Amino acid sequence: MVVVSVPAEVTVILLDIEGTTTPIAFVKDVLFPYIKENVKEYLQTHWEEEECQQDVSLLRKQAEEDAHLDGAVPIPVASGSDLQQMIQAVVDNVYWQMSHDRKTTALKQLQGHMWKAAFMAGRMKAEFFADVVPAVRRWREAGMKVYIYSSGSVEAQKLLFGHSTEGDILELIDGHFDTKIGHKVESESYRKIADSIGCSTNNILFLTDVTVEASAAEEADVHVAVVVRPGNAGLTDDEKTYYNLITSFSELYLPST
Ligand SMILES: CSCCC(=O)C(=O)COP(=O)(O)O
Ligand SMILES: [Mg+2]
Repeated sequence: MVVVSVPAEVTVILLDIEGTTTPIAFVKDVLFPYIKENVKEYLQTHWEEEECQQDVSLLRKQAEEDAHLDGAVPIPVASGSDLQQMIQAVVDNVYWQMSHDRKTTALKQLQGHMWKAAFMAGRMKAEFFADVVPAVRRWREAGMKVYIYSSGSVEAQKLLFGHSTEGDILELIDGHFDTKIGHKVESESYRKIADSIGCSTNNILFLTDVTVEASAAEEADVHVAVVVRPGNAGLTDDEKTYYNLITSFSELYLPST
């Protein structure tokens, strides 16, 4: 087993979800199909509710920003549009965004609200790789803080950690960040996260499967390790040479343990 030493200055471990704590297959084969199968009915049932209207407004704003993109689906303004046509436009927009695996705050907010009912009713349980929960417990016993930074909304993150095959493990997480703080491929986001936690960027170790995210974090002076899991996208030879790679959280060595 290759061991990656965690620098002594690290006091915070920041975790990505998809491809890092959780198999991409769970997201692609369980979470996303649920949205595609249920989005139309969800919009029809919840349309009049404030939360749903806020989600639609955010999606419409995103659609306006996306208007220049190939195949983008516009969402008409409420007045003067037939309700069923409007709902269909939102459905088409969601399908289009998902077909490109967009990580927009608007899409992620709606998805989080939709997953709520399924998780709360016990119809869906989040999966974590077997090494994740034991490692997080060890890190916390060693005095580390553990935070999440995912494109999935904070609300969705809490659903996953609160309703997992390992039970409710939400208490193991000190805090959550999503794209409201900034996108994961922008280094400024990592500076803002450090500010929000109240530490320096070099006190953070970020674990992710995506090298553009690792590169943005590193530019902000955050320590990074790239997580290689079954089903993740492959890495180039240069990326394999450049980054510290781990295939399990148990490969991280904390000097204090
Ligand atoms: C609460 S995460 C649900 C999965 C998801 O929607 C997503 O976009 C995960 O992205 P990540 O940044 O964790 O790779
Ligand atoms: Mg990821």
